[in-house]
Amino acid sequence: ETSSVLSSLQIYFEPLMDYFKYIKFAESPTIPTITPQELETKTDSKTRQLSCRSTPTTCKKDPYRSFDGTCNNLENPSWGAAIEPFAELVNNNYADGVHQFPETSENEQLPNPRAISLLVFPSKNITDFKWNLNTMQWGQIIAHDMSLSDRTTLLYNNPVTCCDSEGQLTSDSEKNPSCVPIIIPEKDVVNKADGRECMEFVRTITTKDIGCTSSKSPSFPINGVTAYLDLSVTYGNTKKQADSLREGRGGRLKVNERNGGTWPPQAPNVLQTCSGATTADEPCYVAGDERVNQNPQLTVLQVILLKEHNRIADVLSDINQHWNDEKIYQTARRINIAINLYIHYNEFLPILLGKDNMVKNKLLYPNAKGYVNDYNPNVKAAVLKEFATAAFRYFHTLIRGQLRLFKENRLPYQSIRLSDWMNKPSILEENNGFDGLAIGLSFQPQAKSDQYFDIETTQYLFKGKQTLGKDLRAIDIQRARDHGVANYVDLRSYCGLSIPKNFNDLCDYMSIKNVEALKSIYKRVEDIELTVGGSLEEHVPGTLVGPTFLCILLRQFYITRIGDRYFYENGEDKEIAFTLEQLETIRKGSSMARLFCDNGIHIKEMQPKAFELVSPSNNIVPCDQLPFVNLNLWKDTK
Ligand code: HEM
Ligand SMILES: [Ca+2]
Repeated sequence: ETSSVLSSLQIYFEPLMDYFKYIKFAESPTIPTITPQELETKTDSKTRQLSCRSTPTTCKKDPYRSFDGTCNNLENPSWGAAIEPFAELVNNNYADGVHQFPETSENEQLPNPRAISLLVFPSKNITDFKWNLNTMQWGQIIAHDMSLSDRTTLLYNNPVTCCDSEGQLTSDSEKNPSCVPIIIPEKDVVNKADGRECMEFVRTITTKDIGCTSSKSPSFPINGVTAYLDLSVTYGNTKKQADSLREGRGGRLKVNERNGGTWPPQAPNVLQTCSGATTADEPCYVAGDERVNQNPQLTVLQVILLKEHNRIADVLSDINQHWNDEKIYQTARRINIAINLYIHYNEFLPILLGKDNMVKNKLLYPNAKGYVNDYNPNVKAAVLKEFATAAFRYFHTLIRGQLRLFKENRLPYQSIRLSDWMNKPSILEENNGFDGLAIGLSFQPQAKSDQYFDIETTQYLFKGKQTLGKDLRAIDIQRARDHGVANYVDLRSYCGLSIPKNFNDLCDYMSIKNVEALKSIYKRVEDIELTVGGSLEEHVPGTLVGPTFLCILLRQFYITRIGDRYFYENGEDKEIAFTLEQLETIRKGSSMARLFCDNGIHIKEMQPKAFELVSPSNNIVPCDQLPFVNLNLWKDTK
């Protein structure tokens, strides 16, 4: 009760607070507009030598995306592909290029990440007054589509010892014992702040850590998934994986009909795959991304994307009875990716980045009628370290620790703790959980974007049956160190923002309280880490981030777009392009709301703007009043 009174009070106070912030940023900061040249990559020697898979040196033109992302860029086949190094805006300046334990500019050990987390990222339950939890959740889908630097993904750079006979990356030490990784645990991180022992950090595996590289080779963190927004979370990151997810008939992906719903294939080894599972036969899924089971609301969206593919495939096979499995599958995949890209760039990203900033920087052409031919083959669509370890992880702030499940009439019927349901998707199949969680995504506010992180993520993450778990914020800080990410001041400099010479100079972007806190953590302003400094900035009006993260995010989503030859609005290559009519129906008919409507079990109503809370200007309507993509435009009359 108290919390609902408080959140209604908030509705009145928040706009007022935002107004004051606006005044604060009235004359600063201006983020220089992106220039394509700034992000063009002409040479790429690192990538070529690192690739483990047999990357073709010349590409044949394929109307469909490859699964591992190779040959999207015809000149540089490995650009944006899975199992390639992260890119960076600013080099970390490690003199030897093999620096392992990031230190301060004077070679002192950096402060304990857990202590930093406790001091500047405490928990405070303030909810957003406009955006719902689905905004947070869709963000995680995008994160997983673009980036995976999981320490359990063993990445090798030696083509002799690191690829099996089929050219697949081997992460199986039994198959290839010479590739056992050498994991160096971080030194003792006993939390000095409150005396409790906290998680043991394990460094991200880089090419330097694995037995099969020479000790002189520099350390590159490697991205396990395709950098393109190509629904690799649904289709997988290798051809082999993609094939294993297909039914082999009617262009469909494999599903399991069970407990009144449609689910992804069951994982073969439940107790191993789903660490939260208590029995070997409970639901636990396989999808294109290994993190599919990580939290129940993520799994809901994964199921929706899977069902969307099959929904499209079924219509296509109905209208084109002469098409074979492959043709239906690839066409459905292409449409599904286009619908998603439309939602990412038109519905979702404007919330985070501000529509004006996107338009000004050419990430978005809201009124485009025909094709947008902005593909630039000199831009490498890789994932930036600054994005994957710092800027995009800031949105861990949006996570809420308590989730409610709702009935179709929007009455709550169950409430769960996030940490009780990590890697345990069985809740989807019980008690109408799938619909209950899906409606919950659209009906509950997300946490406000701020420096406060829910205690479920900073104290209880992956706790399982234990009383305490891990601290995601501390992991975020540590992971950026593993990746050798440049410091906060250097990124401000790259971004053309003011360059603080001392702590007091930080006051132009941060509250005095936060500047004081930073002073107590770091000796010099140059020691401030990007993850920490960036998360404490006041937000740029109309966005959910501060100026430094905004600069990084805009650049990332710019290269992800213009470095993607298969981007759905591109019409240069007729073999790849949609027809103008098809493009138009994608633009008119794609929406998050429709994804819920078309792929829920009993969902019959939804608000049109499904990243926004229900309000008088965004009322719940029957699904059949929402625009849809007209799949009849894919009828093949030839
Ligand atoms: C319930 C929600 C979420 C949970 C429990 C969660 C948890 C995690 C965990 C455990 C990691 C791996 C940390 C590591 O070992 O380095 C991670 C990585 C990451 N998360 Fe989240 N996350 C959530 C939502 C989000 C959201 C909403 C976003 C962005 C909008 C996001 C962006 C990222 C990114 C970019 C990474 C790095 C991926 C990589 O390169 O490995 N996450 N998250
Ligand atoms: Ca991808």
